[in-house]
Amino acid sequence: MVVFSVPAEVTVILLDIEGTTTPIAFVKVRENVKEYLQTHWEEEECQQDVNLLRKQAEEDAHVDGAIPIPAASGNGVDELQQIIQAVVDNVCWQMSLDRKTTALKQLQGHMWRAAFTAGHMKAEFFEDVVPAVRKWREDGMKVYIYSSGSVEAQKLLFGHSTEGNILELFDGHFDTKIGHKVESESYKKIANSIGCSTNNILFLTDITLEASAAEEAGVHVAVVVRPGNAGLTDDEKTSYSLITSFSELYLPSSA
Ligand SMILES: CSCCC(=O)C(=O)COP(=O)(O)O
Ligand SMILES: [Mg+2]
Repeated sequence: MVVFSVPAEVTVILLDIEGTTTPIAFVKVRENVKEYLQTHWEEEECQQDVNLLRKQAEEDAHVDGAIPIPAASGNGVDELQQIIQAVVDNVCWQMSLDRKTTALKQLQGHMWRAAFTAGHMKAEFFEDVVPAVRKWREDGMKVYIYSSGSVEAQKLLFGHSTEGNILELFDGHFDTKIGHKVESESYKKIANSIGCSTNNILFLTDITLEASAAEEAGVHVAVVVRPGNAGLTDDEKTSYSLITSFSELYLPSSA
């Protein structure tokens, strides 16, 4: 069943990850935070992640419900466990608000790297995703990723999936180094970096604020509705083209 006819000028499909290719619950990896911190606490990289989270917590001090992360005073095991618990609570609080802070994404990226490389975890995609991407490529489309997750984390995800290493299906990756996903300038920079016009791009995302920023830049958009995603208002439902599966896209070039 076709619900979105892709305009003929589109040559690039730009994909969001969380809520679009991959279930939100998979990205959050909430259950493993404490165990990860306890195992990696002494490592330089983990300490850098905690320091960044502490700095973010200081910036968030005025935000309702924010969880502070105390600094260590060297007061033994009990204090260490209290700090670890504060980090866990802070991370869970950020995840509950689906925040995209560098501090949170950096820790998540490192947790993923540990889990993927140890073979403890494989990335999951909605079942229509990989067949559709293969088909789009056969039809001559270029396919890129634009996610709040770092490019390093994106490559881990697509490199260690239930479908194997599928990195070759993508022509490139963008993260918030190019700009935030809710800012229209980011989409102009992406078009520039790919070497196309913004109207050659179709962006698929679950977040209407991102869709709106992309549209403002002249990018075509469809909002992806998946199980587990945040609900849309009636207004959002009428303002955007909605799809529930990539198979609902019709490419004129595939006719
Ligand atoms: C490798 S991607 C990590 C996903 C992530 O942490 C995230 O917040 C994704 O958000 P988006 O919806 O921008 O893909
Ligand atoms: Mg998303």
